[in-house]
Amino acid sequence: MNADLGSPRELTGLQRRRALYQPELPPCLQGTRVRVEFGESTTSIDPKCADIVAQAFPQTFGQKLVHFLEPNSMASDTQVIKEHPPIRVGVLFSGRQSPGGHNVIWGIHDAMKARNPHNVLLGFVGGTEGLFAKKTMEITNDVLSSYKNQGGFDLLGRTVDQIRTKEQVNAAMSTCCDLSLDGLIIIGGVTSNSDAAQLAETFAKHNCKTKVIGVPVTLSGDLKNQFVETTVGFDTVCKVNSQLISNVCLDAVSAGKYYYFVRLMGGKASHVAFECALQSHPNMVILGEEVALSKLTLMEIINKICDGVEARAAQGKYHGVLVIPEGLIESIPEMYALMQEINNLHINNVTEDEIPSQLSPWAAALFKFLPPFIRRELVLHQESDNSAQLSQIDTEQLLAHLVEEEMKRRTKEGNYKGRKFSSVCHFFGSQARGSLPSNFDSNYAYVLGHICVQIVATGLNGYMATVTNLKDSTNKWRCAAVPLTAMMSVRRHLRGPGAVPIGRPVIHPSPIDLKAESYAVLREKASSFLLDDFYRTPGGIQFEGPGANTKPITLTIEDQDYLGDIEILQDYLNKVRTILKPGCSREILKAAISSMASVNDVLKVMSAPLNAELPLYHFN
Ligand SMILES: O=P(O)(O)OC[C@H]1O[C@](O)(CO)[C@@H](O)[C@@H]1O
Repeated sequence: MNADLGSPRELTGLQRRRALYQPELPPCLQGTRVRVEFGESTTSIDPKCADIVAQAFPQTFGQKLVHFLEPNSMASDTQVIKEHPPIRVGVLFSGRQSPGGHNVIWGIHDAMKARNPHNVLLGFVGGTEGLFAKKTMEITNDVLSSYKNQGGFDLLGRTVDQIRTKEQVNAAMSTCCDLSLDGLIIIGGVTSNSDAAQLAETFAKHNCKTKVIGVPVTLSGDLKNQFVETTVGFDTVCKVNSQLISNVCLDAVSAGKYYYFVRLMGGKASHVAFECALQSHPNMVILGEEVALSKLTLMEIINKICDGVEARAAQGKYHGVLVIPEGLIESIPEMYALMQEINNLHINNVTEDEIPSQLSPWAAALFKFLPPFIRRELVLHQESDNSAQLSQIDTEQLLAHLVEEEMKRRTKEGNYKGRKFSSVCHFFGSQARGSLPSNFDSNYAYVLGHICVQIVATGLNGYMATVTNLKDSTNKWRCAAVPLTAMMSVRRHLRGPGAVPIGRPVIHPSPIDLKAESYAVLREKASSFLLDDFYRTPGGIQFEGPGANTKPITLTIEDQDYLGDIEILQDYLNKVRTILKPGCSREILKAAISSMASVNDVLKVMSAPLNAELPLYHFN
């Protein structure tokens, strides 16, 4: 465990200024009293799994939805919280580092102290291991001062994201009993919140008084469903990565000699890659969900990329930017099957060294075909949810390597006559995870922290703190508590009526909706992205000024601003291309010069935050 955890940090000027930023609260959380409204009883997110979830969670299944409202709201079946006896709460980071995590703890702290200054908030040092070993530090305003609105999880740190085995659950329960905790708040993604649900069930069964609460915090943005609009950290991570991608795009077009292959985080779902593509317009983006749906093989993907390289070469372009999610490799059918075999061997305790010799003949043949660096990475030990360590598999390098081979083959066979293909690879992973959180993530996390305290105070067990209506300003946000079991389901074996549910109920990551309008926009623009170098520069995160309060674009994609933005840029490119054709007439040149007056405006659009007010354009 890192000895520096929780130490005061020396802050830079920007960090100090950020530490002064006071997140906004919706009206229902601004006072010390909150009205609690109980809604409908819940079932499973997948009604066909309701019985299985109910069986697995007899104590916590079917609980009601709960909304937190201003005390003066008129609502039926309500209970006003009037008294605030002192409470003790424990909190831990269980999921991966995600910008905004510290603000959840800050929100919990402020809400607890506002209710009763004698309330005690304990942080578990070192995540789950700190929980099992009862290693705590008291969270005070002093401790928090250099962590407010700051990136990282280093106030408390984290270890393995798992509270699942009998020993782990028992250790967690004895810690909560020994510390006499009223609430245990677990900050994390799908895996951590699934474990939180199990813990809540076990605590209820053993009459442990501690209420277990989950908070949706994961940069991957895949904990998304009818109750959860987005997760803390996703907005920041997409903004930081989009800036990095757009920098790389401008570098590529400036030198005109490299293809950049960029891999982004996001294992089971490609939300980060999708969002960043919408924000930065790279030449190509390949999402795991579309590959899985169309069952594209590795070589089909390589051929598609090579066709793109050829089409660009035909226009004299020898540079480009390709974006992929880290989960792409697992979406390719034959790679998935190979990785499943490797996973099963791990589960049967076969060592990394022995795995290659234990593969079935077809898997061994595929394994042998892959370059040695990928072979080494594929057999690495598994994640806590028994999946492959996707962040360690250099899929972008695999693609770049195979594209280079294919381009050489096409050249040799005389099908490609352009210049030699050259690539540069990047994995943008932890660079974004440790970023200063955007205002959106700072506010969202802080509000969720406040909601957690309302949940504990209401005595709810096995709930997740949620906020909806995030598209709107903070004063219109709706605060709620949703039973974790309502988000759980069981994966099915086969499609159609014969489908057999398998495995235990968990909260599953939700994939990109390939029927959504945002995806249609991306695909509609694909050929323009590929050929027109239609790059977009969102710039760094804005903390103050007009761009500071932009929301995650996936939440506002229906908003015409973004679609209009794309149209304006395309229109601009077309005009410039038409006007400035070599050998054009004097009149056309004059028209071009006058239309250049608007170029600055266009450049402003290209670097404007997505929801900033855009000027109108007129081309002569
Ligand atoms: O830094 P680590 O431990 O390799 O974690 C990486 C994983 O965490 C995530 O960032 C979030 O779950 C994944 O996208 C990634 O595979």
